[in-house]
Amino acid sequence: MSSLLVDNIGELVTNGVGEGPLGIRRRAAVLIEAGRVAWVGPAAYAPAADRRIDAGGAAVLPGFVDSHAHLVFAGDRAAEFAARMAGERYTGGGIRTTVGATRAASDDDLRATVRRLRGEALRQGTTTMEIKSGYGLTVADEARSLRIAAETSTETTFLGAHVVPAEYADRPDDYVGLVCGPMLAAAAPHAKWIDVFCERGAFDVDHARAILACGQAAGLGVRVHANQLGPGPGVQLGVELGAASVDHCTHLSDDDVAALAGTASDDGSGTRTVATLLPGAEFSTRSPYPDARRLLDAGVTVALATDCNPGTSYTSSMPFCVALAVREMGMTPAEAVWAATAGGARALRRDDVGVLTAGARADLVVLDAPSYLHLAYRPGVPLIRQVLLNGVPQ
Ligand SMILES: N=CN[C@@H](CCC(=O)O)C(=O)O
Ligand SMILES: [Zn+2]
Repeated sequence: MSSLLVDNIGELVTNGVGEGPLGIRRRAAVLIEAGRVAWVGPAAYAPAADRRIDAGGAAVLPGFVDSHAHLVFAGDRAAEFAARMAGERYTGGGIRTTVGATRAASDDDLRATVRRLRGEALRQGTTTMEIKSGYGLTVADEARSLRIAAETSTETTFLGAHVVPAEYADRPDDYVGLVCGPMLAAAAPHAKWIDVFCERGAFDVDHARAILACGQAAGLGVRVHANQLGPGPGVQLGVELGAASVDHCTHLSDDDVAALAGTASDDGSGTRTVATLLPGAEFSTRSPYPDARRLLDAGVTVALATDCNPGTSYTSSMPFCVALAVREMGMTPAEAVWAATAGGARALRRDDVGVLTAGARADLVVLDAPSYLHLAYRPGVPLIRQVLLNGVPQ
């Protein structure tokens, strides 16, 4: 079996045992065998290997885990963005524009967009990326969105309940019946998760509960778009259903925070329901950012993700989200980097990614910088020198 040594690492973020919350090890090396981390330790004691990458004293960290992205769509909404920057408010209404373009697109067009965005993200250090449907909103279009997503990721999410499409606008109960019936049946073979946009103008709490419960009964894990545009019941619904993650969390009451904190595991490893924060959406809708500090201080596990989509957050950059979280959301650089790696893994209930410890997938990033701190300290600078996916240099 061929082995690869990543050697001469100045600062290794393991998210395991080591210095501080990031489990940092200095002057370290990582041995990779069969796509997995086989050994982590001091460079001076590194075992021999067939091949070697010299990190040249740079920082190495686990690849980013982007646990929230909408990549299957056609067209863009640059004009809507421009209108917002001129003072208009985001309401979610633009989703229907993308639904129209997506339905009209060929499979190959959708596939090309997914691959382009996944490639962009990979070059920025993202080694695991969740992909949602949600711009098809017919049985056939949701199924093909997920089929195409599954060509690129195992973390696929059925979001047939993104909005009620125009043709069902005056009979939302019928649309919920479609989502829970034939659409779920066609989507479930290609999906691991189910998600609902639980918000005024999208799905109310009763519809959201019904849809998530059907998905759960079909074997899908639960995630919720919750409390993005205003206060609401989404976060508490997610907790009630044992969601892996409630996403956005921009408008939280004390009860919402307490409900999330109440999902803490007995082993002290964090909360069962993760709060996934999506600062790209607040950036692009010029909205107040979520208060990460409040969640962290209450003991809630926090993840950061891009929410890459053509409406509210057309970025695939996890380093950008890390920088926003530090500058705008009260997170320390260490908290933000943890949330973008190990936090994302928790939000996907994965323990093989987001960490660099023996047995983990060898998904890692070599920075063009001596420390992870530079991700927030040098915003907008391309700091990803090299990415290894499953132990393979990209
Ligand atoms: N909020 C719902 N869904 C997306 C936005 C989708 C769109 O506007 O196209 C989000 O997570 O921000
Ligand atoms: Zn989203």
